[in-house]
Amino acid sequence: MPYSIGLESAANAFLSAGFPTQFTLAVVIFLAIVLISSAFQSDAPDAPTSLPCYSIFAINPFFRRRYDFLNWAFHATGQSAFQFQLLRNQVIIVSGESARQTFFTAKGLDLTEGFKILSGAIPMVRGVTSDLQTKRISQIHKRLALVQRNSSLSDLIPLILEDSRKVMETWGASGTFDPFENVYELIFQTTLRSLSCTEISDDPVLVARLKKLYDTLDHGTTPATVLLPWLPTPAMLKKLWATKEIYDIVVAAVNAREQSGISRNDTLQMLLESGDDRLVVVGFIMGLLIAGARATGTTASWMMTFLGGHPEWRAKAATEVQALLAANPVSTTSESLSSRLATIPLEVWESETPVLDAIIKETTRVAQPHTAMRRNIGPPMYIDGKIIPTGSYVVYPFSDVHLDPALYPDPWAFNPGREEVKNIPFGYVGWGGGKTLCLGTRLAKVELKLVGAMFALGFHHTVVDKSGEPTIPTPNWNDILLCRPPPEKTAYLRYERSDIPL
Ligand code: HEM
Repeated sequence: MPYSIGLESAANAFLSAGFPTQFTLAVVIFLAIVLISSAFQSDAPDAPTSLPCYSIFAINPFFRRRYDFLNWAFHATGQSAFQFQLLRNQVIIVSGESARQTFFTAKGLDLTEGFKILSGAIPMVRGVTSDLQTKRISQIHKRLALVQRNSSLSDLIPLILEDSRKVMETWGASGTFDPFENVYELIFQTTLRSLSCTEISDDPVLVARLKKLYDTLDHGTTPATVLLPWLPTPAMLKKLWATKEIYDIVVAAVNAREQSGISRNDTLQMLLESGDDRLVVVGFIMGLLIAGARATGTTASWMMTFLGGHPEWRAKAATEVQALLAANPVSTTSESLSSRLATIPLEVWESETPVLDAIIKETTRVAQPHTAMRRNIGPPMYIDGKIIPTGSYVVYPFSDVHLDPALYPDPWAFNPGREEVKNIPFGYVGWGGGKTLCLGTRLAKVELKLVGAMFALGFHHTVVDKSGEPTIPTPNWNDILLCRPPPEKTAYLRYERSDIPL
């Protein structure tokens, strides 16, 4: 029996090989099985069209050059929906108005399950960041609503402004910086202030450490860490270690607060007084920082960049904030900018800043490279006549609507004065839509307005390229985190302090 002899010697050779060889061979065999099984799949009549290539070749571009990949795939299939396999997972990408409507409103499509497999910024810590029962997730969401009650959000205004003052003081009288570093760092500080506790946010060394750890999580996301989280790649081990360190920092802060017996006016205190179990408290801080800091940081970085490249909008924003200060009798010009801005009430920031609102809306339209992800946890359903089986993943790229020239003429141009898209279902989804709306919208908008007001009045600034020439960069939707242009096209903010004391 030549076959059994061959198999036996192959098995012996495999067993006597070292771990690296066994490991590599196991991965190669696994990928070969996936490749072969995907090659033998044929589409049912109501199934979305498959890509005209092996799905395995779609994995890397889906994670690394998503915008180009999706455009190529829609073009190559000639369809408004297509499917491919991410290893064992069926992924269906949809586009167009009616697909968008179904996507955002369908009962069975679940965001948490979708993100778990397709996003993967944070390694799963059982019970803290994974396997959170629906009850715990909804408790975290309820607490996030408490952080954004009028009284809590009002209390945060002077703290966010004071943090901004401190960080902006470190920038000096003039200079040039990379907004995706410096503005993001500022937002990380203010978001940490809003979502955690004084023990962490008052300690610059700890804040810098946490930012580095979160950067490790974000940048360590590779196709392998998302799809094969059990594979001990160096990137996965780094992410696991970073998660453990973040966990330890948060737990230490919670313990310190409990042991001190001192009550403080911050989010941690609110969480502890709500009687939540430890997993909810730690999960709230760890998880929401990922959801909040990166999205707000990206928007703030681009907002400052666009304002630097569009002096007319910068001037309009500054005039709007100056008018609010002038109308506010409590503020006097001898005080610092941060303390004067702190006297403007929350409701004024929220309802009397149409220029800042338009700037934020336009920034989230053109520079938020989001692809919404869901898993069908309900019965099979249809989108535009194409079947979405139970358990499959559905993706809707925001570029489909936000960069559609039919809705937004000259879509890459930053123009907060553009006509509002009306009477088109979900014609703007910058803060989500239908069943899934951003639960941190109030906090994010207030943060963006406060930081924007400080920068517009406390500084003059323009945007320059690497050689110091004026430029207006184009958002790069292939960078799914920051929308940051490639190094040769990147831009810097050149700034100078105004004569208003921060
Ligand atoms: C400029 C900043 C932000 C933008 C543009 C933004 C945008 C969004 C969008 C578009 C969604 C829906 C995603 C989808 O449909 O796939 C979403 C969901 C969410 N956002 Fe934000 N977000 C921002 C800041 C924040 C902040 C600061 C927090 C928390 C403090 C937060 C918490 C959440 C949560 C928890 C969800 C999920 C809601 C759910 O499960 O139903 N976001 N956000």
